Amino acid sequence: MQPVLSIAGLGKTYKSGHTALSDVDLSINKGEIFALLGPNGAGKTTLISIVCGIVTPSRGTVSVAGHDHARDYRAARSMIGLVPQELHTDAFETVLTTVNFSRGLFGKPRDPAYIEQLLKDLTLWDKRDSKIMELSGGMKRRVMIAKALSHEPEILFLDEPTAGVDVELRRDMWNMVRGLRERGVTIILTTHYIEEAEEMADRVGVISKGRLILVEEKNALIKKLGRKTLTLNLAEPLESVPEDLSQWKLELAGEGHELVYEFDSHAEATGVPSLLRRLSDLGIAFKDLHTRQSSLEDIFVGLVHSSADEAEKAA
Ligand SMILES: Nc1ncnc2c1ncn2[C@@H]1O[C@H](COP(=O)(O)OP(=O)(O)OP(=O)(O)O)[C@@H](O)[C@H]1O
Repeated sequence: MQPVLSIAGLGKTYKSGHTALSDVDLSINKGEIFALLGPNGAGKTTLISIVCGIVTPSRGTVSVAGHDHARDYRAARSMIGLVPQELHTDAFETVLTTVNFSRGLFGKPRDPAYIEQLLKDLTLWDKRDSKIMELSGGMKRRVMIAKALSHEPEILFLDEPTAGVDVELRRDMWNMVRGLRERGVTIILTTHYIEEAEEMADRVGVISKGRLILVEEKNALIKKLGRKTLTLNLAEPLESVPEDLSQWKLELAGEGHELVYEFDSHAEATGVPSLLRRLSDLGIAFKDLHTRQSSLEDIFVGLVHSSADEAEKAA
């Protein structure tokens, strides 16, 4: 299948001399939800801004459904909708005028039925004649989404879509994103909320210091890098992990009251049964035990840290 978005060798060095993006290669398939994760300043907005034509790249190419971004900019851009991080729109205009105007900017003929449905889907129809400045922050955000979708784009970029929004709007956004995907729209979102990526994304990309350090199917990533921990609540606290237990990767926590064993849940032998037997032989009793699968968040934090360490070593 031909990717709907292809990015090759993309780089950006700002006039200040700061390199915000280096050697980014990325292919996005039609109809997928792709989550771009990264800490503050990693380069997520720069990447999105280049694809949306707001920032000029210093190096590399972008192609949208076969349209080269540089040579065939209008065609490429008309296939993209962007919901930016910051809310900026004409405060004095009404919702309906603003959204119709956005559609017109892309040279699309008026389509009142489409716009009506769009505003209804975003619970904005009742507010269609309100001025933007009269709306709440959450409603303004919905208007930004309506504007981004007004010209029926094939790819929708959502830059931090749920930063600072309430639970209800976040849930509505997630439903809307799923609905769009069902209609074949490709969604690329950046987020600080790993939970959001975990809930929504088909694939995840991790960006750190301007480099795309990983792109992977979300489920495969959790499976591959996911570790499990077994925590035993000890009947009596230990001062240190006994020598006799050195063959297991163990740590003490909770001031010696918890013995924590980290293991690979996909390994043939997890080491759990033998550890429990050994503890019993040594007379180390426990009151309770529980296991925990590492989340996308643990994986993400680990990845970003190790990439930062490597960058420091290379420097
Ligand atoms: N116009 C600019 N001129 C100079 N440096 C810039 C400019 N815009 C962004 N940067 C720098 O480039 C780096 C990447 O910024 P970017 O906004 O792309 O990161 P981000 O991953 O989107 O961060 P956040 O999650 O905080 O939005 C940062 O160090 C930022 O300070």
